[in-house]
Amino acid sequence: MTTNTPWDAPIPAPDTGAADAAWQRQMQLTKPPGSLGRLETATVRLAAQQRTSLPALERVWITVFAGDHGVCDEGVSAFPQAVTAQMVRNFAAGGAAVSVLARHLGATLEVVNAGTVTPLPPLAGVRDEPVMPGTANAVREPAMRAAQRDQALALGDGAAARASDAGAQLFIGGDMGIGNTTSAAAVACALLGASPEQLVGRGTGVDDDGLVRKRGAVAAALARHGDDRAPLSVLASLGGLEIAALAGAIRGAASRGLPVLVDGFIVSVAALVAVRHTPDVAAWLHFSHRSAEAGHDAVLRALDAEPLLDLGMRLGEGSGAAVAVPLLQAACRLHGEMATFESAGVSDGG
Ligand SMILES: O=C(O)c1ccc[n+]([C@@H]2O[C@H](COP(=O)([O-])O)[C@@H](O)[C@H]2O)c1
Ligand SMILES: Cc1cc2nc[nH]c2cc1C
Repeated sequence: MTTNTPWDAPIPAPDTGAADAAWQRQMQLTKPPGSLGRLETATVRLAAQQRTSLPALERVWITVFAGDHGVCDEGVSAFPQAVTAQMVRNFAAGGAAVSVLARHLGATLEVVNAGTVTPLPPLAGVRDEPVMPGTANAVREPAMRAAQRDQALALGDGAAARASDAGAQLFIGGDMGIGNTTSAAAVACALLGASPEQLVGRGTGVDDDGLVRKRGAVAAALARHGDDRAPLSVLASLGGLEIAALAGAIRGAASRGLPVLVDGFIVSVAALVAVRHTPDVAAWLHFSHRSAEAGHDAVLRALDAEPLLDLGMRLGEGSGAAVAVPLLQAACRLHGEMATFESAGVSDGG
């Protein structure tokens, strides 16, 4: 029996007519063609995605997904697992980095608890929708059952639906999950056929012994998982609840014609899952920054992505994406408000 899940929704193609019109405009603005570099290409892609020759980024939506990871039992993080739920409270109280950045941008920020070990009290701005109290330890058993993975994917799709219904012009997904650089590295190794040495980094800052334990945990989880590279199998076996929700949100945004600004290592791995499953999702993605996490570069290369920024950030929460929003806003303002050669009486090069 086949069921129609949000994960099966078709992905629209961006509007090439709007892209052509935006390129025409770029060529008429008072600057040498191409001189605004990737600000130009990003604007033209946004034009195609927003189906207008004059794209705008006034309404930005951020959803941070939180989840705990059974693989923390292997001693893979510099911080205790309880920090995941504690940080959800911090998001709600407005004290986390992404809380500050969302205020700075005037962006909508919502937090979705996809499953923490510590239960949460009702908190303003937090949707408490735990699929399970953290994943199982992927070294010993699949992190999620298929039904739990599908529930997490649907959580993400729901966030994309709310963003789209609210008229958002850009979707940012963020992650919070102690241990999730181990899970994300395992997913990326399985999808890319890479080794733990290539993709496991220090996350929150594990020492050399911690790095050895982390690589060992990823190697053991990969050995248990076997050769199955199907993205949704890999996601259930090795991923995290917030990683699955992010994959669902990214695909859900693309299916609704809503562009996505991808954050760091964990969100990029979720994007890789979505793109490996549905290649057309790639047309809806922008990449914000290159994280300092060791495996991010390889994941970006696999996605053929050149991020806007390289600031040595490795925080997660969607913070790197939020930091990149003003650049894209500036790109849209330049595109919309610069004079043309004709209107300003400036001679063009032709
Ligand atoms: O997004 C990134 O590139 C990134 C890189 C390193 C760490 N993080 C964040 O740190 C947490 C995971 O680190 P760890 O060491 O517990 O696996 C999790 O909450 C992530 O949001 C995030
Ligand atoms: C304090 C803290 C904040 C975070 N935000 C995202 N990941 C995090 C990990 C830690 C440890």
